[in-house]
Amino acid sequence: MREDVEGLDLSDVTANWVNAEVLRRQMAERVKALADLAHTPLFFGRLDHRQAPGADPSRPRAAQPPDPVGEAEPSLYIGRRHVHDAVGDPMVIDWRAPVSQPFYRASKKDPMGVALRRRFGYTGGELTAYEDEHLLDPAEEERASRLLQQEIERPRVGPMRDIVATIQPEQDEIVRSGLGGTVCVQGGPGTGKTAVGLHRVAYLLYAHRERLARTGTLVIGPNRSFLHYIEQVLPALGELEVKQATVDELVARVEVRGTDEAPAALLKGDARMAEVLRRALRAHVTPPTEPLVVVRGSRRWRIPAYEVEEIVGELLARDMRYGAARAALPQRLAHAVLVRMEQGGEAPDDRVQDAVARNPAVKAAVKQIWPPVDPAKLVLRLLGEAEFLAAHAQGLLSAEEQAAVRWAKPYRSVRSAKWSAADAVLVDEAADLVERTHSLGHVVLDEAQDLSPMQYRAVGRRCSTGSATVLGDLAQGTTPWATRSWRDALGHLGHQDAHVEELTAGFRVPREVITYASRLLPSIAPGLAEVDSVRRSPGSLSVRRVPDGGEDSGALDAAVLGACAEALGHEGSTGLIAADSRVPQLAAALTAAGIGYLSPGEETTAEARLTLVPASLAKGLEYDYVVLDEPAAVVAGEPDERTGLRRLYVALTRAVSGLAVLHRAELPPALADPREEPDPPAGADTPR
Ligand SMILES: Nc1ncnc2c1ncn2[C@@H]1O[C@H](COP(=O)(O)OP(=O)(O)OP(=O)(O)O)[C@@H](O)[C@H]1O
Repeated sequence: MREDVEGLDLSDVTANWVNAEVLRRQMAERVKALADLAHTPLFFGRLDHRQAPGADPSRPRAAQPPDPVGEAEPSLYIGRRHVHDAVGDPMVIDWRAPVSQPFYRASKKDPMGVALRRRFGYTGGELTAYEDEHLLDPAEEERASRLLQQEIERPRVGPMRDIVATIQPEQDEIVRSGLGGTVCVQGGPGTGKTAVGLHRVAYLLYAHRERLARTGTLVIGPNRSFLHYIEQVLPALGELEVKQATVDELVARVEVRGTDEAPAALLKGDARMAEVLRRALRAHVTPPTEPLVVVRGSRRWRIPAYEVEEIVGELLARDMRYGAARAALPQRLAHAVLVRMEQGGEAPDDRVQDAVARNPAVKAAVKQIWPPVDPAKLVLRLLGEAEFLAAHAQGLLSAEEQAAVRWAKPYRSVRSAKWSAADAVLVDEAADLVERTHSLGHVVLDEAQDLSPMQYRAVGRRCSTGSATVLGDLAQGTTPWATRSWRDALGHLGHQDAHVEELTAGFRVPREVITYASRLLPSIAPGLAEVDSVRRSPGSLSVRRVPDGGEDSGALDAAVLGACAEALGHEGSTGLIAADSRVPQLAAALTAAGIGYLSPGEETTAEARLTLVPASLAKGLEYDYVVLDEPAAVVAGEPDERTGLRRLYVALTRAVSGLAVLHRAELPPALADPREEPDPPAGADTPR
C-alpha cells in the first residue's frame, strides 16, 4: 500500500502548482501513516461469523448485504490499520470500523453473530500464540485471557503503548461513544483512563475524520513529562495530527514567573472570580452624557444622549463578547444617524452607513463609551488596586478574601508583573470575555481532578462548540482545589449534561499492591470503590523497615539503592519514587554508586531503565517495578495530611509487576496496620 502511494504519478491529475503541492503533502502524510512499526503486527484478532456481518438470517442469501471479505473467506482479521491487497480487497479491517466492534463486545450472552473470536499473541513482532473463544458453544467455559495478562506484564521500555488488541468491553463503550456527547470517566489508578481517552480520540478521528480535521483535537495532560510519556500512542495508531498541551500552556498569554500561597491560589481558581472579571470589564462601558453629533457636508445630525444610551444598553443586554459589542457599536450609531437622515428627506444607502460608522465623531464616541480593554491590564488592576477590586468583588468576595487575592505590592506593568499560574488563568478568562476563544472539535482532559474551577472554564472554552472526554480519579486529587464532585466540575466546564462513567477493573496494579494502597481510601476519598485488579501476582509487594540510624539516612539510601539494583535485575522499567525533598540526596547516592538514572519524561531504553521520580511528578506514569522511598516523607511534603496521603496513594499505584516500600520513619497508620500482612520481606529486613 505504501509503495502504491509512493508510485502515484501526479503530473496528470493536477491543473496547477498549488493543488499539486497540497496533494503531494497529503500523500507524504499518507506514506508516513503507513510506516511499518517495528514489532507491531498488522493484525491481532480474527472474527469468524456465523453469517456475513449485518445479515438477517430470515432473508434469502441473495438479499443479504455483501460480505465485505467475500463469501469464500468468512473470517475478518482485525488490526491497527486497514490493509488491502493488490486489487483493493480488504485483508485486515481497521479496529475502529463498525464490523470490528464484536471483537471487543461480543460475549457468550450476546455473541453478535460471531462464532469464533481468535486473539493472536506476539513476541517481538513474531506470532507466538493464539487464544480462541467459541461464543456459540455453551459447553465452553469462559476463561480469563492469558494474552491480556501477558500484554499488561510485557516489560516496558520506551513510551506508553496502545491497547487496541485488548480493549475491554466497558472500555470499548467509552472509546466508541459518539462525538456529540461529553463523557466523564471516574476510575481508580490503572483502570485505563488515559488509554481509553487516547483510543477515543483515535476512534473519533476515524469516524468523523473530515469534521475533526477542520475543527481540531487536543489532549490535555498535567505536565510535559506525562505528555512525553503518552505522545507515541496516537502516532502508533496512525494518527499524527493530534495536539497536546498542559493547561498552563493553553493559557500562556502572560509570562508566569511568580507563585501563589495556597489560599490565594484557591481563591483565584474559584469560579466567583469569573463574575468579578465580568463585572470589572463591563464597568468600562460608560453611558454617554453628551449627544452624538455627526457633520456631513453642510448638515449636522444629532442623536440625543438618551438614545445613544439605549443603543448601548441593548448591546450590554445581549450575550455578546465585549470586543464584538464594541465592534458593533459604530454601525448601531451610524444606523441611528441614517434614520435621522431618512427622516430629513435624504436617501442614504449602505455605503453612507459605513462612512458614518467611520466618522471621527462616531469613533470618538465609541472610544469614550466602549474603550478597548487589554485583558492582562484588567487583571493587573484587579490584583493591584484595592478599590478597583473592592468595587467589582462586592458581595462576591469578603474583605479578607479580597486581601488574599491581591498582590502584596502592585506591579507597574504587564511585563514587570510576577504572574502566577492562577493569574494566567484569570487573564485567559478576561481575554475570552473580550474575544471568544476558538473552540476545537474534541478535547481529552486527563488527570482532570486537579483542575480548579477557573481552569475547567479555560478548558471548557476550548471545546465550547465541541465535546470532551474528561478523565480523572477523585482519590488522586492533590491540589488544594481538587475536584470533589464530577457534576460540579462538568458545570464549570460548560458540559453539565455529560455522562459520568466509572471504570473499576484495574489493569496496571496487581491485586496484592492495590489492596494495600486502598487501605488509604477511607481517609482520602470515602465512598469511592476500591479498584478490582484483574491480576494476582503473589510476591509483588514488599514493605521493609530499615533500622533507624538517627540523623543519618545513609542506611535508608543504601537499602533503597539495593532495592533498585534488585528491581533492575528484572526486565523492564524501574521507577524510584521519593518525596521531592529526598530526590537530590538519592540522586547523589545513585551517582556515587555508579547507577545511571533518568528523569520523568526521558524515554527509558534497554540500557537506561531506572527513572528517579519526584512524587509530585509520578501521577499518570507507571513502571514495571517501583521502589518507594520513605512514605512518611511523601506525606509530609504536602501542606495537609489528606493531600499527603493522596500523593502517597498515587506513588503506591505506579507498579505493574512489583512494589518495594522502604521506610525508616513510621508508616501512616492505615499502612502500618498489620492486618493482611504482605509477603514476608526479602533479605535482611527487620520485622515491623
Ligand atoms: N484493556 C487493556 N489491555 C491492556 N492493557 C491495559 C488495558 N487497559 C489498561 N491497560 C494498561 O494498564 C495501564 C494503566 O492504564 P492507564 O495509564 O490508562 O490508567 P489510568 O486509569 O489512566 O491510571 P492513573 O489513574 O494511574 O493515571 C497501562 O499500562 C495500560 O496500557
